[in-house]
Amino acid sequence: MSLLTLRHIRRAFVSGKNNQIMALKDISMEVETGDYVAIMGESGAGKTTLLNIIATLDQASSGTIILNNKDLSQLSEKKAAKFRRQHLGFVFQNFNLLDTFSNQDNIFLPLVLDRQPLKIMQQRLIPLAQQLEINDILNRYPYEISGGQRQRIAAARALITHPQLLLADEPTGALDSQNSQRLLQVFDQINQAGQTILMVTHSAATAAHSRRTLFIKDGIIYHELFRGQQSEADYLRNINNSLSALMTTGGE
Ligand SMILES: Nc1ncnc2c1ncn2[C@@H]1O[C@H](COP(=O)(O)OP(=O)(O)OP(=O)(O)O)[C@@H](O)[C@H]1O
Repeated sequence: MSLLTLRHIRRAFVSGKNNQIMALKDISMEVETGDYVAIMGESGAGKTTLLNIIATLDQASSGTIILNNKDLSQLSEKKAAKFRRQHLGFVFQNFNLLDTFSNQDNIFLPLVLDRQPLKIMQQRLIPLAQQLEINDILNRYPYEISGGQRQRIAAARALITHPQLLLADEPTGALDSQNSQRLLQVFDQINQAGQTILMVTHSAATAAHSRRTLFIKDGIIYHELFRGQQSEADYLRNINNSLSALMTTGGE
Protein backbone atom coordinates (compact mmCIF):
# COMPACT_ATOMS: atom_id res chain seq x y z
CA MET A 1 0.00 0.00 0.00
CA SER A 2 1.30 3.45 -0.85
CA LEU A 3 1.91 5.44 2.32
CA LEU A 4 3.40 8.53 0.71
CA THR A 5 2.76 9.90 -2.78
CA LEU A 6 4.44 12.95 -4.29
CA ARG A 7 3.20 14.23 -7.63
CA HIS A 8 5.05 16.83 -9.64
CA ILE A 9 6.53 18.61 -6.65
CA ARG A 10 8.28 21.86 -7.48
CA ARG A 11 9.90 24.27 -5.05
CA ALA A 12 11.22 27.66 -6.08
CA PHE A 13 13.15 29.96 -3.77
CA VAL A 14 13.60 33.62 -4.49
CA SER A 15 17.04 34.83 -3.59
CA GLY A 16 18.06 38.45 -4.02
CA LYS A 17 16.28 40.57 -6.60
CA ASN A 18 14.32 38.51 -9.14
CA ASN A 19 16.72 35.63 -8.79
CA GLN A 20 14.75 32.41 -8.68
CA ILE A 21 16.28 29.08 -7.69
CA MET A 22 14.37 25.94 -8.64
CA ALA A 23 15.44 23.68 -5.79
CA LEU A 24 12.97 20.95 -6.85
CA LYS A 25 11.92 20.82 -10.49
CA ASP A 26 9.48 17.94 -10.84
CA ILE A 27 9.59 15.23 -8.21
CA SER A 28 7.14 12.36 -8.33
CA MET A 29 7.62 9.33 -6.11
CA GLU A 30 5.82 6.79 -3.97
CA VAL A 31 6.82 5.18 -0.70
CA GLU A 32 5.11 1.96 0.30
CA THR A 33 4.38 1.05 3.89
CA GLY A 34 7.39 -0.84 5.27
CA ASP A 35 9.84 0.63 2.74
CA TYR A 36 13.26 2.00 3.71
CA VAL A 37 14.33 4.68 1.25
CA ALA A 38 17.64 6.53 1.13
CA ILE A 39 17.96 9.81 -0.74
CA MET A 40 21.40 10.76 -2.01
CA GLY A 41 22.83 13.51 -4.18
CA GLU A 42 25.44 16.21 -4.25
CA SER A 43 25.33 19.28 -2.07
CA GLY A 44 22.61 21.62 -3.32
CA ALA A 45 20.76 18.85 -5.21
CA GLY A 46 17.54 19.46 -3.25
CA LYS A 47 17.56 16.63 -0.68
CA THR A 48 16.82 18.71 2.40
CA THR A 49 14.22 20.76 0.55
CA LEU A 50 12.45 17.52 -0.38
CA LEU A 51 12.63 16.16 3.16
CA ASN A 52 11.33 19.45 4.60
CA ILE A 53 8.33 19.37 2.27
CA ILE A 54 7.52 15.77 3.21
CA ALA A 55 7.96 16.78 6.86
CA THR A 56 5.41 19.61 6.39
CA LEU A 57 8.11 22.04 7.55
CA ASP A 58 8.03 23.67 4.12
CA GLN A 59 5.45 23.90 1.35
CA ALA A 60 5.89 23.05 -2.30
CA SER A 61 5.37 25.82 -4.85
CA SER A 62 3.21 23.36 -6.80
CA GLY A 63 2.36 19.68 -6.86
CA THR A 64 0.65 17.38 -4.38
CA ILE A 65 1.88 15.38 -1.44
CA ILE A 66 -0.32 12.74 0.12
CA LEU A 67 0.52 10.81 3.28
CA ASN A 68 -1.87 8.02 4.18
CA ASN A 69 -4.65 9.52 2.03
CA LYS A 70 -4.25 12.97 3.57
CA ASP A 71 -3.32 15.87 1.30
CA LEU A 72 -0.50 17.66 3.11
CA SER A 73 -0.32 20.51 0.61
CA GLN A 74 -3.51 21.99 2.11
CA LEU A 75 -2.68 21.92 5.83
CA SER A 76 -2.63 25.13 7.88
CA GLU A 77 0.49 25.63 10.03
CA LYS A 78 -1.40 24.67 13.19
CA LYS A 79 -2.78 21.49 11.65
CA ALA A 80 0.62 20.69 10.15
CA ALA A 81 2.24 20.90 13.61
CA LYS A 82 -0.29 18.47 15.05
CA PHE A 83 0.07 16.19 12.03
CA ARG A 84 3.87 16.15 12.43
CA ARG A 85 3.62 15.25 16.10
CA GLN A 86 1.13 12.46 15.55
CA HIS A 87 2.31 10.88 12.31
CA LEU A 88 5.96 11.67 11.73
CA GLY A 89 9.16 10.98 13.65
CA PHE A 90 12.34 12.98 13.07
CA VAL A 91 16.00 12.19 13.52
CA PHE A 92 18.41 15.01 12.64
CA GLN A 93 22.17 15.12 12.22
CA ASN A 94 22.53 17.44 15.20
CA PHE A 95 20.11 15.55 17.45
CA ASN A 96 18.01 18.65 18.33
CA LEU A 97 17.63 17.68 21.98
CA LEU A 98 16.75 20.23 24.65
CA ASP A 99 19.57 20.62 27.19
CA THR A 100 17.22 21.87 29.92
CA PHE A 101 15.24 18.61 29.85
CA SER A 102 16.47 15.23 31.05
CA ASN A 103 16.93 12.62 28.34
CA GLN A 104 13.73 10.91 29.42
CA ASP A 105 11.77 14.17 29.27
CA ASN A 106 13.18 14.83 25.80
CA ILE A 107 11.84 11.45 24.71
CA PHE A 108 8.45 12.11 26.31
CA LEU A 109 8.11 15.60 24.80
CA PRO A 110 6.03 14.75 21.70
CA LEU A 111 3.61 12.75 23.84
CA VAL A 112 3.46 15.54 26.46
CA LEU A 113 2.57 18.02 23.70
CA ASP A 114 -0.12 15.58 22.63
CA ARG A 115 -1.44 15.36 26.24
CA GLN A 116 -0.92 11.63 26.54
CA PRO A 117 -1.02 10.14 30.05
CA LEU A 118 2.28 9.45 31.79
CA LYS A 119 1.42 5.76 32.00
CA ILE A 120 1.33 5.46 28.19
CA MET A 121 4.67 7.27 27.91
CA GLN A 122 6.28 4.95 30.45
CA GLN A 123 4.85 1.84 28.80
CA ARG A 124 6.09 2.88 25.38
CA LEU A 125 9.53 3.80 26.69
CA ILE A 126 10.29 0.35 28.14
CA PRO A 127 10.85 -1.60 24.87
CA LEU A 128 12.45 1.40 23.15
CA ALA A 129 14.95 2.00 25.95
CA GLN A 130 15.92 -1.63 25.84
CA GLN A 131 16.30 -1.75 22.08
CA LEU A 132 18.30 1.50 21.97
CA GLU A 133 20.34 0.61 25.09
CA ILE A 134 19.62 3.90 26.83
CA ASN A 135 18.23 2.70 30.17
CA ASP A 136 21.30 3.88 32.09
CA ILE A 137 21.23 7.43 30.74
CA LEU A 138 17.52 8.29 30.91
CA ASN A 139 17.92 10.44 34.01
CA ARG A 140 20.94 12.31 32.70
CA TYR A 141 20.90 15.40 30.46
CA PRO A 142 21.85 15.61 26.77
CA TYR A 143 25.02 17.59 27.59
CA GLU A 144 26.17 14.76 29.90
CA ILE A 145 26.20 12.02 27.25
CA SER A 146 28.12 11.17 24.07
CA GLY A 147 27.05 11.95 20.49
CA GLY A 148 26.12 8.33 19.82
CA GLN A 149 24.03 8.23 23.00
CA ARG A 150 22.38 11.53 22.07
CA GLN A 151 21.36 10.15 18.70
CA ARG A 152 19.84 7.08 20.36
CA ILE A 153 17.84 9.38 22.69
CA ALA A 154 16.72 11.35 19.61
CA ALA A 155 15.71 8.09 17.91
CA ALA A 156 13.66 7.12 20.97
CA ARG A 157 11.95 10.53 20.88
CA ALA A 158 11.15 9.99 17.19
CA LEU A 159 9.80 6.49 17.71
CA ILE A 160 7.80 6.90 20.92
CA THR A 161 4.82 8.32 18.99
CA HIS A 162 4.78 5.17 16.78
CA PRO A 163 5.07 7.36 13.67
CA GLN A 164 3.76 6.22 10.31
CA LEU A 165 6.92 7.56 8.75
CA LEU A 166 10.36 8.05 10.26
CA LEU A 167 12.26 10.89 8.56
CA ALA A 168 16.00 11.10 9.07
CA ASP A 169 18.26 13.89 7.81
CA GLU A 170 21.89 12.76 7.87
CA PRO A 171 21.27 10.62 10.97
CA THR A 172 24.85 9.31 11.02
CA GLY A 173 26.45 12.60 9.92
CA ALA A 174 27.82 13.45 13.36
CA LEU A 175 28.60 9.89 14.48
CA ASP A 176 31.75 7.79 14.34
CA SER A 177 31.56 4.51 12.44
CA GLN A 178 30.84 2.40 15.52
CA ASN A 179 27.95 4.59 16.64
CA SER A 180 26.70 4.83 13.05
CA GLN A 181 26.58 1.05 12.87
CA ARG A 182 24.75 0.88 16.16
CA LEU A 183 22.09 3.34 15.02
CA LEU A 184 21.74 1.70 11.62
CA GLN A 185 21.26 -1.70 13.23
CA VAL A 186 18.32 -0.22 15.15
CA PHE A 187 16.94 1.24 11.91
CA ASP A 188 17.30 -2.22 10.29
CA GLN A 189 15.44 -3.85 13.18
CA ILE A 190 12.58 -1.37 13.27
CA ASN A 191 12.22 -1.51 9.48
CA GLN A 192 12.09 -5.30 9.61
CA ALA A 193 9.35 -4.88 12.22
CA GLY A 194 7.39 -2.72 9.75
CA GLN A 195 8.56 0.87 10.35
CA THR A 196 8.70 2.93 7.15
CA ILE A 197 11.88 5.03 6.93
CA LEU A 198 12.93 7.84 4.60
CA MET A 199 16.48 9.04 5.09
CA VAL A 200 18.69 11.67 3.47
CA THR A 201 22.37 10.84 3.61
CA HIS A 202 25.73 11.65 2.04
CA SER A 203 27.09 8.32 3.21
CA ALA A 204 26.94 5.38 0.81
CA ALA A 205 27.56 3.01 3.74
CA THR A 206 24.50 4.43 5.47
CA ALA A 207 22.38 4.26 2.30
CA ALA A 208 23.43 0.60 1.88
CA HIS A 209 21.13 -0.23 4.80
CA SER A 210 18.07 0.91 2.83
CA ARG A 211 15.87 -1.13 0.51
CA ARG A 212 16.23 1.41 -2.27
CA THR A 213 18.20 4.55 -2.99
CA LEU A 214 16.99 7.57 -4.93
CA PHE A 215 19.63 9.83 -6.45
CA ILE A 216 18.66 13.48 -6.81
CA LYS A 217 20.43 15.84 -9.13
CA ASP A 218 19.52 19.45 -9.85
CA GLY A 219 16.06 19.06 -8.36
CA ILE A 220 14.95 15.89 -10.14
CA ILE A 221 15.12 12.17 -9.36
CA TYR A 222 17.88 11.12 -11.65
CA HIS A 223 18.37 7.47 -10.81
CA GLU A 224 17.08 4.75 -8.52
CA LEU A 225 18.67 1.58 -7.16
CA PHE A 226 16.92 -1.33 -5.46
CA ARG A 227 18.73 -3.57 -3.05
CA GLY A 228 16.60 -6.63 -3.87
CA GLN A 229 18.48 -9.79 -2.97
CA GLN A 230 21.93 -8.16 -3.09
CA SER A 231 24.30 -8.42 -0.17
CA GLU A 232 25.01 -5.17 1.66
CA ALA A 233 28.51 -5.16 0.10
CA ASP A 234 27.18 -5.51 -3.46
CA TYR A 235 24.49 -2.89 -2.88
CA LEU A 236 27.11 -0.54 -1.43
CA ARG A 237 29.33 -1.05 -4.49
CA ASN A 238 26.42 -0.23 -6.80
CA ILE A 239 25.55 2.87 -4.79
CA ASN A 240 29.17 4.05 -5.01
CA ASN A 241 29.22 3.37 -8.77
CA SER A 242 26.02 5.37 -9.24
CA LEU A 243 27.42 8.22 -7.16
CA SER A 244 30.59 8.31 -9.26
CA ALA A 245 28.54 8.33 -12.47
CA LEU A 246 26.32 11.06 -11.06
CA MET A 247 29.25 13.29 -10.21
CA THR A 248 31.53 12.69 -13.18
CA THR A 249 29.23 12.47 -16.20
CA GLY A 250 26.67 15.08 -15.23
CA GLY A 251 24.23 13.23 -17.49
CA GLU A 252 23.00 9.77 -18.48
N1 LIG B 1 15.68 29.15 1.96
C1 LIG B 1 16.31 29.13 0.78
N2 LIG B 1 16.43 30.24 0.03
C2 LIG B 1 17.05 30.24 -1.17
N3 LIG B 1 17.59 29.14 -1.71
C3 LIG B 1 17.53 27.98 -1.02
C4 LIG B 1 16.89 27.93 0.27
N4 LIG B 1 16.98 26.64 0.70
C5 LIG B 1 17.65 25.95 -0.23
N5 LIG B 1 17.97 26.75 -1.27
C6 LIG B 1 18.65 26.36 -2.51
O1 LIG B 1 17.97 25.23 -3.04
C7 LIG B 1 18.90 24.28 -3.57
C8 LIG B 1 18.70 22.94 -2.86
O2 LIG B 1 19.09 23.06 -1.49
P1 LIG B 1 19.02 21.85 -0.46
O3 LIG B 1 19.38 22.38 0.88
O4 LIG B 1 17.72 21.16 -0.61
O5 LIG B 1 20.18 20.91 -1.01
P2 LIG B 1 20.78 19.58 -0.37
O6 LIG B 1 20.79 18.56 -1.47
O7 LIG B 1 20.08 19.23 0.87
O8 LIG B 1 22.27 20.04 -0.05
P3 LIG B 1 23.27 19.61 1.14
O9 LIG B 1 23.66 18.21 0.84
O10 LIG B 1 24.42 20.58 0.99
O11 LIG B 1 22.53 19.77 2.43
C9 LIG B 1 20.28 24.89 -3.36
O12 LIG B 1 20.64 25.55 -4.55
C10 LIG B 1 20.08 25.88 -2.25
O13 LIG B 1 21.02 26.93 -2.32
